[in-house]
Amino acid sequence: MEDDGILLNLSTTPKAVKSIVVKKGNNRGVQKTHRVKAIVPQTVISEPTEVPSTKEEDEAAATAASGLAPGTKVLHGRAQIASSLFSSNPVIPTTYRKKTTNTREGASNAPTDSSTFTGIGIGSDLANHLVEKFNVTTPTNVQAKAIPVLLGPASSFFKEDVDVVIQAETGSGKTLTYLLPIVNRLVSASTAPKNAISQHEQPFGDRMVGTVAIILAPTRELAQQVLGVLNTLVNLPRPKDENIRRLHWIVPGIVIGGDSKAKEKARLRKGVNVLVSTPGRLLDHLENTKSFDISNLKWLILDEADRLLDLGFEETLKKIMNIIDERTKQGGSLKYKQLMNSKFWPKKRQTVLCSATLRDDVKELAGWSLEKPAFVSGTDSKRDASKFLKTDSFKDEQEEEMKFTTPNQLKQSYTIVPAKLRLITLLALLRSCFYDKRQKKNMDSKVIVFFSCCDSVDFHYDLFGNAGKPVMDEDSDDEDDDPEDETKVMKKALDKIIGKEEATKFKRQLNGNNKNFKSNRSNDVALEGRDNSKKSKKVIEEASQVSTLLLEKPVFRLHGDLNQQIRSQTFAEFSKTKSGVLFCTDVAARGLDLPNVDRIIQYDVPTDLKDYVHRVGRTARLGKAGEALLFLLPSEMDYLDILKAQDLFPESVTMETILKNIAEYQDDFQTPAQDLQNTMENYILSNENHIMMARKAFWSTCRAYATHPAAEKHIFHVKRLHLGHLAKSFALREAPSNIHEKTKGKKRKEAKNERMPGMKKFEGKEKLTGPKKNINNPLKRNFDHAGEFAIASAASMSDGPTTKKKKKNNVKK
Ligand SMILES: Nc1ncnc2c1ncn2[C@@H]1O[C@H](COP(=O)(O)OP(=O)(O)OP(=O)(O)O)[C@@H](O)[C@H]1O
Repeated sequence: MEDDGILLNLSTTPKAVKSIVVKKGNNRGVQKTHRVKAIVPQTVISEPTEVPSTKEEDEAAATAASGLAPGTKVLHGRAQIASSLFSSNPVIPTTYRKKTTNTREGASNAPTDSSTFTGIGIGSDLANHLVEKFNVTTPTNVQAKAIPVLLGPASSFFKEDVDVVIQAETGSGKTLTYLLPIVNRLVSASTAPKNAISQHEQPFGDRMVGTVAIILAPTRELAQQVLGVLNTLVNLPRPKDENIRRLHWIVPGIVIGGDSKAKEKARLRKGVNVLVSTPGRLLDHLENTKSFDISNLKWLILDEADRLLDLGFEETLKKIMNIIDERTKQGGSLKYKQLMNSKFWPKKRQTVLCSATLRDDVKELAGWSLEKPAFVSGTDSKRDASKFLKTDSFKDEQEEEMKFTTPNQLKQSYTIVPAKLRLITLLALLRSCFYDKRQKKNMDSKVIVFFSCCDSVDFHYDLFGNAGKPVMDEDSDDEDDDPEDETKVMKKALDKIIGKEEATKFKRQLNGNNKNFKSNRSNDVALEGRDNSKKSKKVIEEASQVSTLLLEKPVFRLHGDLNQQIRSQTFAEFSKTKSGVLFCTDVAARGLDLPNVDRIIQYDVPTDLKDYVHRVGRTARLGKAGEALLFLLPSEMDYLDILKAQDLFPESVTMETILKNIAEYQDDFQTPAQDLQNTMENYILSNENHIMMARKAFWSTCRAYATHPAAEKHIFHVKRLHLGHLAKSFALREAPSNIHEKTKGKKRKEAKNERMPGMKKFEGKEKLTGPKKNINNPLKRNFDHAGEFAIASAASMSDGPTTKKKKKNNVKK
């Protein structure tokens, strides 16, 4: 009996274990299909009861015509070969790197117990407000060091306000580090004794002063997060002291794109005093919004500076700095000059650069954007700010080699997994996060999985959100038979929004109940690719789907190619959820404060080492425990040396240990692993859109792989990937060589479109994005500007190592 194209039910009952046939050598042949069927006999298969459709007959005829073995499924013109998970895999090196443990002890980013906020210069009202609103009582190391410097000469040993570089571990409270001094100074300026008589003692409270502080953040999510903290901070209750008067005038605001420019302009015209922004939109307003008044600007904060650079904002930053310098040179009007003459206001603009990592490009940025900066490190006491009183002190610091630091209490590990087994190992790992095998009970956990590209995020979100769910009977397509009113309404809405024909296509894939309808609805829109029309985008409302594969836990996704509404919603909902998985690209790695994340999984190795630190930094925040696991292919083991050079020493976890989590009978994980893999493959094969999505994810992942820097090419080279095995990790049964066969003899462009269905619509998109480097390197040219944004929009792709020529090269090597 044919197993492809039939949905397998997930079996949860223990089964009799059959020994697994593992054939050595290349057994990727057609006959393999039968062997695989033999090793998963206990899978519950729903027998087809109907007479085969015309389509099935056509496919059978195509199989016969192609000369393939009888029983081989031909789907969409391609032979679908189910290969075994546990055969033909490369040997996993058993000699793991000698374990070298981190010698630092205790939580390194936890609040200190030796100082208080009032002790470092924060006003008592604001300090109390911190306790009430944020449950924050004592400063962290970096806060204790940096806040006095930023509070100005009155609180620090500096004679004047200085520019500052702040470097501290992820999750050490950098946002409050720069926001608290600004808010404290503004609040102090607006507070005065009620009986104050003289002019210079009067509290400041004029919104029309314009923008006095700008905070630049690399991503919209981060900007929104900063705004959230800022809004809470400025919302101080009335002063406890009845003899004190405080004026409420500080208006925080945000310009990040995604909202109408007209609305943003209107807000700026009314006066936004502390502005949070992303660079592109800020520059736009600086250049085009006449009413945007920055003549009294006193603070400029560059948050997540390394990320700003990675996203290609260097030129934008230069333009912003030039405009700011130009407009603030003269200072504001005489009226404000006088009003702002108190000790609370910096005498000149203060620029602050924050970064968890401080590499050469960040130092360069500090070199041209900051003036004689002080340097504050949250991790190394020897680099104290006092050292930077000297003018060339920052230059001295540049000579020092900086290593990455991660929180002490973060448990870091890695696992070596052959390409074929990646998907099932990920599934097993995620299941283990939600099910305690020993205690035999479900548990809550919050997990983030990092991928290298948007397409891969979409694919996994769809797969984990929908595979394993029962499929709706074709007959139930009839709306009148549907007992649930809500479902009917949704279906009708779908008809209206995307047209009857498309909607019918979608509905065929819908499950028979409301819950599944909802999850599939958002998913099916995702299947249409991210280039959806505005109309169909309206359909995306769900920020999560319930995953049957993951024990009914919600799965979320976040990447830079989703529309802003869904990004914000996902961020908010994943922040709130107690349990679930977030699939994301590095858009979620930097700066985002997603509370109580227990585990980070780096499914794809980051192409930039800095991202390793930022990704793992989403857990183990503020002294809490956290775990991070890195997936490596057997050919990628040398990456451990790169980590080691940065004093990062993850410990080994074997793949078997992870896979045992899905063993239903003693330690036999191979049978359930094969069952689950089949379930996922059958889900993909059940629909052309699913296959397209898997292929796109596969190719985008290959392209992202090609963007590892030259220094890592000996480890990460596309030529070293076994594409057939990698395809298996996208639940695909087609070998890439098939793709090549199909395209042989066709014109290059035609062939490319065929290999990359759905890619055509992205063509030309790169013209719209940022500056290009490496234009002669087709693999790299789309990745130079904007991280995952570029990966998603990559229009051109090399033939990949599936062409004969490249295959030859492969063999030679
Ligand atoms: N002193 C403190 N005590 C307790 N919690 C704090 C303290 N300071 C900040 N926090 C909380 O810690 C969390 C992390 O803060 P924040 O996002 O600013 O860290 P970060 O250093 O910017 O991290 P990353 O580098 O990952 O962006 C926030 O929820 C914040 O409210």
